[in-house]
Amino acid sequence: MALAHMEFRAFVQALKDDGDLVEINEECDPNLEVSAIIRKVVEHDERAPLFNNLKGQNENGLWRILGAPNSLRSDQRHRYGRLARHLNLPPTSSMKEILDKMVSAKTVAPIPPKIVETGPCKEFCLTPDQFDLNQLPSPTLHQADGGKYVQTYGMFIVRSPDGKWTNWSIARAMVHDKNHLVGLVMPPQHIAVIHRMWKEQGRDMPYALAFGVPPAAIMAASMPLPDGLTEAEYIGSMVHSPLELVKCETNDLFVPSTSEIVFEGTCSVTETASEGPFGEMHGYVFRGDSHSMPVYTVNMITHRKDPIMPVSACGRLTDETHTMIGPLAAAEIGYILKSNGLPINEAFSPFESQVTWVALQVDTDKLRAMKTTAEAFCRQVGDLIFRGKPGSTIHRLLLVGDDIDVYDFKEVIWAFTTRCRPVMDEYSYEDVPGFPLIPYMGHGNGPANKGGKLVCDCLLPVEYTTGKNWEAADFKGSFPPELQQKVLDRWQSYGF
Ligand SMILES: Cc1cc2c3c(c1C)C(C)(C)C[C@H]1C[C@@H](C)[C@]4(C(=O)NC(=O)N=C4N2C[C@H](O)[C@H](O)[C@H](O)COP(=O)(O)O)N31
Ligand SMILES: [K+]
Repeated sequence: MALAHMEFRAFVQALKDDGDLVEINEECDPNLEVSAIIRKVVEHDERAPLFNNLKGQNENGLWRILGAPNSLRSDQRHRYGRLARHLNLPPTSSMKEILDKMVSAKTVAPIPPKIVETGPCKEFCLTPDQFDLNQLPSPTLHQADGGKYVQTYGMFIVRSPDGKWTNWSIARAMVHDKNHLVGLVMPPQHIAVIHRMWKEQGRDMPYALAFGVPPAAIMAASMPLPDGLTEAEYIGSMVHSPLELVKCETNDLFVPSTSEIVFEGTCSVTETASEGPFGEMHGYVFRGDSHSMPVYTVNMITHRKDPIMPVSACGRLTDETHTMIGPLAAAEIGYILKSNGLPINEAFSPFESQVTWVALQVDTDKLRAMKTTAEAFCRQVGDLIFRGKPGSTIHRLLLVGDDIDVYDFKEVIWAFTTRCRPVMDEYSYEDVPGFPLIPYMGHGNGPANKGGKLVCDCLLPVEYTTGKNWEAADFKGSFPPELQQKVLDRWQSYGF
């Protein structure tokens, strides 16, 4: 069996070996019952559910469902264990170690994928007369959703017309009819950029949608890597070995050979259909909130025997849209700031901000050496991030000092509420792209796609000039180290 980060089925086995899987063999209904179970799982950081017996499975087992593929574990020592298994890291890895791994390939040569003749994803091939997406166990995830969101954790594969750039990304899609999907194609996302290229040429865009891809691949698919970068090569260098890809049957795109399920087809550049509403990553589903989006034709389904469809039943904390979208954007944002010479140590998107914030830990020694002002520094950070694509889902950047651990929200919110004077220490951006999925944007008072962003300076003025002039009034900050040690050593004998 391959390694968990390189083959989805090995990943599921790894969860089982970790005691992080619940196999449900009694029949479950993909119409809401499956998602209700997944929602209860992710709201309590429970073990991932593998539904082995779904109403509507066909004679070759198409398909089973793995819910909560990349959500949290309740054991604090393994909190990010599922994310770590995506990357061949120890399950005790910290979020910092996980995000460092995701940017580790930035400075090494890309390792191109290896093309293989065939693979497990080719065990079965179904032409449109042999399947009906409405009869297959496509899940309905929230009762107010506009359709069956079969695509929430698969990977769209699209390529620029000149063939130079192949983009892998996650974007949602729902069943439109027996062999059509309709999916969210939203600027500035790369799938929308490439779709536009095909539209300009008046040609429908070939696509593949691979479900149950190598976990390392789905992590990169969810990360706002630079324009023009081919994720397959990036992942190769990140895992130090070429990904194995196999050619589609009906177009010349390539998919990971061990994919559980592959939809192949073309995405129309003219035909649209009603898409949504959908229970989204900020925790809301607005009735009637549907939009015209491109129609995907499914010309073929290929799959492994008894294939597993991964499903992210997203919404309120904590699911894949929180463990991946925010943190992976933060990783890219941190990398951009550092490679522009700004004194940033760490970047993270707190779950408690519904991943609409990124907290940036500033190296304040280096900051003081810059002899800059708060306004100049905040504008430098804001201009770099809010005018670029990786910051598109983020609406607040918090600058905090080196004494604040950005991976610990208690620390971040302490700095924000005590060191950032509302209005005066905040620098607004109204002329930049906004993220319409956030309710105060798409359903708020101002324009849905523009503005509503802030850089919040949570550094006190002294941190720009002479350095910290305070002590934290807490156990670690207000007592001599030897006294702290004495208290810790005697804690039991005191009677605690
Ligand atoms: C991990 C994850 C990431 C998601 C989504 C989901 C999950 C689980 C689901 C499907 C559950 C919910 C929605 C939420 C919604 C935002 C969206 C989407 O429908 N449209 C979109 O444009 N981006 C989405 N992303 C983020 C996207 O993958 C990243 O932004 C990535 O960088 C894109 O790749 P490129 O940078 O190369 O362009 N979906
Ligand atoms: K991507």
